[in-house]
Amino acid sequence: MSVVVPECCDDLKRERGRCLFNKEELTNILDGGPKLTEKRRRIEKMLINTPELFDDVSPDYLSHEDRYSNELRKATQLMTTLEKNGFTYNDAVTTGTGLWLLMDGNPLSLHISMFLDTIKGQSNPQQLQEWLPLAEKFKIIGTYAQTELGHGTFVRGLETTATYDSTTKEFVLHSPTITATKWWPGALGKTSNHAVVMAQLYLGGKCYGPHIFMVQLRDLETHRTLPGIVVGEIGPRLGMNSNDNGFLQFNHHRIPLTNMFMKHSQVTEDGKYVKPLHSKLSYGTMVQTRVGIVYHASRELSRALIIAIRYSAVRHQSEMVPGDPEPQILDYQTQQYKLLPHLASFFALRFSARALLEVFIGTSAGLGSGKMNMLPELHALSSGLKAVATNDAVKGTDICRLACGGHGYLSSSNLPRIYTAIAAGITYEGENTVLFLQVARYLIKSFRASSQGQTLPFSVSYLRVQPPSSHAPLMSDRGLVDALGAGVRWMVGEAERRLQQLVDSGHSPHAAWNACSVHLVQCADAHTRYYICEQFVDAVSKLGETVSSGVHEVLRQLCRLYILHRVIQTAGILLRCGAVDGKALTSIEEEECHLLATLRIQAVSIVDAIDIKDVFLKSTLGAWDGNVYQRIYEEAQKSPLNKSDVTQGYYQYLRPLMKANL
Ligand SMILES: CCCCC/C=C\C/C=C\C/C=C\CC/C=C/C(=O)SCCNC(=O)CCNC(=O)[C@H](O)C(C)(C)COP(=O)(O)OP(=O)(O)OC[C@H]1O[C@@H](n2cnc3c(N)ncnc32)[C@H](O)[C@@H]1OP(=O)(O)O
Ligand SMILES: Cc1cc2nc3c(=O)[nH]c(=O)nc-3n(C[C@H](O)[C@H](O)[C@H](O)COP(=O)(O)OP(=O)(O)OC[C@H]3O[C@@H](n4cnc5c(N)ncnc54)[C@H](O)[C@@H]3O)c2cc1C
Repeated sequence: MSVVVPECCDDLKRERGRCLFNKEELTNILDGGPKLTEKRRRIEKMLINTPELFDDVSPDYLSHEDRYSNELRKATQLMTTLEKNGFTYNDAVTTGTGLWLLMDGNPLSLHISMFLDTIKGQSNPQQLQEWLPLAEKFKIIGTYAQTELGHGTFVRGLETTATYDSTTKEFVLHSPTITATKWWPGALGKTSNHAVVMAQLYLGGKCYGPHIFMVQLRDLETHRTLPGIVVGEIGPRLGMNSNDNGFLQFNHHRIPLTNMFMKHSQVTEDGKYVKPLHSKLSYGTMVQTRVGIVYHASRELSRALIIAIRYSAVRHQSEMVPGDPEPQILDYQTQQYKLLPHLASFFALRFSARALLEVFIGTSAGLGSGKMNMLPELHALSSGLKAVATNDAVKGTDICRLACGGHGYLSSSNLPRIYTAIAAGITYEGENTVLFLQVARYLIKSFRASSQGQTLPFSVSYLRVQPPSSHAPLMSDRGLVDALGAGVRWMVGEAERRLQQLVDSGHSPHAAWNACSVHLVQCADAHTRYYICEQFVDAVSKLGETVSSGVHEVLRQLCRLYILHRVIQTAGILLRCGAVDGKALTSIEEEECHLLATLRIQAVSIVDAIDIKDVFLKSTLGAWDGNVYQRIYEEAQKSPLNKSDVTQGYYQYLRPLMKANL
């Protein structure tokens, strides 16, 4: 398949003609620099030149089994294509190409993310030497098997046991109840022959909590399930049905002592336990994946935005002025209000994902030299950002679908598939409410620490009891972000006051926590969004000195829109704490509407700069050329029901009904 850039329709030509900034420069910023753009494009070109990676028939028309096989065919082809051309899977993960864009659940994605990451992050040197080359070369294929039928969120409540038998120097893995059945892991059902398994470690009758074990599930020659193991697929789901999410039970299954991941905690041959430096180090793969999900969510949101914004420039509907030609629906202010704040969110998330990655890299480097002090901050930031990014991507993607009217409901728009895939992100890798409650715990702890005069880590330093007063004018970006910060400080202070009041009136701290948890989740959400605003303002101001004025202006406008929108969403809190007044809010609302009209002019060019090619968008509505109606019509012709004029169903059911004497 070669990349032919088709001539675009007149509407899109006109839109693109209004572009006042250098698109390539904006693309480079989004990629993280020209070198990364170039690398991404090299990978994409290679993928585009591999026709086997593209579906001839939509997965919707395949049986469950064929759909899985087809996805496995593409996934294996993708891996060999990357390998042959000198790229690593990590290149494809970090540039966002191929892995998810091409796929409908990719049965090898857990292998190249959580399985490999666990091997890299949890192995001692011997284990690393043994397992990493095998996994990197796909000699063993694995997944991350943690969640059980009975417990996903509460990792400490997992029931699978790993009991050490010092006589044979083995662990005995067992699923004592039906609820101990591992349930959900991607690629567990039929693809994986290994899994990293989270199980309760038992030594001499004492439980030491969840630990991770490398477990072979299937024979490496026959792929048959090993004795003592039951494994299968869990059946259809809301989305990503080309994957084989699975279940797994152990019946006193034995593995060697050396199969417990021993980088952080160890078990000696005689059954002694060596504690890790921090009790949550074994949760490291989850933290790393949450970091990746922030980027992934922003990418999926951007695909939906490209589709909806291009379509909105091509679609004409109704009369704005009686008798005038039907306008592009993007001219309606309500349509701009649906889409453009989400476009701003995409940029905000992209910059925040990058900032989070830096925290992750810095913290990981610290862990290497035994420094654990950044771990709580990383946990809070990655939890909050994963939750906000997936919540916003899901909401934004659905709004994009709605903004495309009826055609957004077509599978061929690709919006349903993007939506159902990212919708899982709210639940997997830590359910969002639960993650927000982890953030809230950090906020309350920090607030209390500050009252006792302690210095706070950077992401929460604005919560200190006596913050310096903001000198920035309220209506400046900085002034409004400071107002948002004041709002969060007020919310957290209020939550702390309510918690204390409940405890003082006789409630246990845990009961008080639950009684305040709606408010606590709001605190965590507001804190994370304040952090995102800070990252966005920071990134734009840093870029200011290095980019052309056109690009800077677009970024400044998007950042402004993000902040204004956030202030309006938080109006109630900001009024209550006196950070803004009614007059300021009125002018903010007016400015937002004005900004929508300004950004509308270059909206198509902005989404063009995100630079996702048609073959990855896979949408009849969002293609570069805007040839929407022809594409929709052609896709419909591929329906198997259109293979014959009269279907079997007519003879089997309709005709007998019509002939019956009712
Ligand atoms: C960068 C590259 C990445 C590559 C990937 C790229 C993209 C990804 C795209 C798509 C994803 C693809 C596939 C995803 C497939 C999905 C997989 C899964 O879903 S795997 C299963 C995930 N499961 C979870 O996330 C479970 C969530 N639950 C938990 O994490 C814990 O149970 C919970 C809720 C944190 C509670 O833990 P618990 O042990 O009970 O602790 P406490 O609540 O008692 O808290 C005690 C203290 O520990 C702190 N804590 C907790 N977790 C951590 C942590 N991870 N790190 C540091 N600290 C932690 C907690 O804050 C408490 O501290 P204090 O006592 O308050 O000081
Ligand atoms: C598509 C998909 C792929 C997945 N892939 C994997 C995988 O590869 N490996 C793997 O191990 N797992 C995987 N999972 C499982 C996933 O990690 C869990 O579903 C997730 O952690 C949520 O746990 P749960 O299902 O037990 O939900 P629950 O915890 O039962 O959540 C149900 C409700 O209870 C609420 N709740 C729970 N605890 C609390 C609390 N403490 N406070 C307040 N409210 C609470 C939640 O907010 C939610 O509203 C996958 C899941 C999906 C959907």
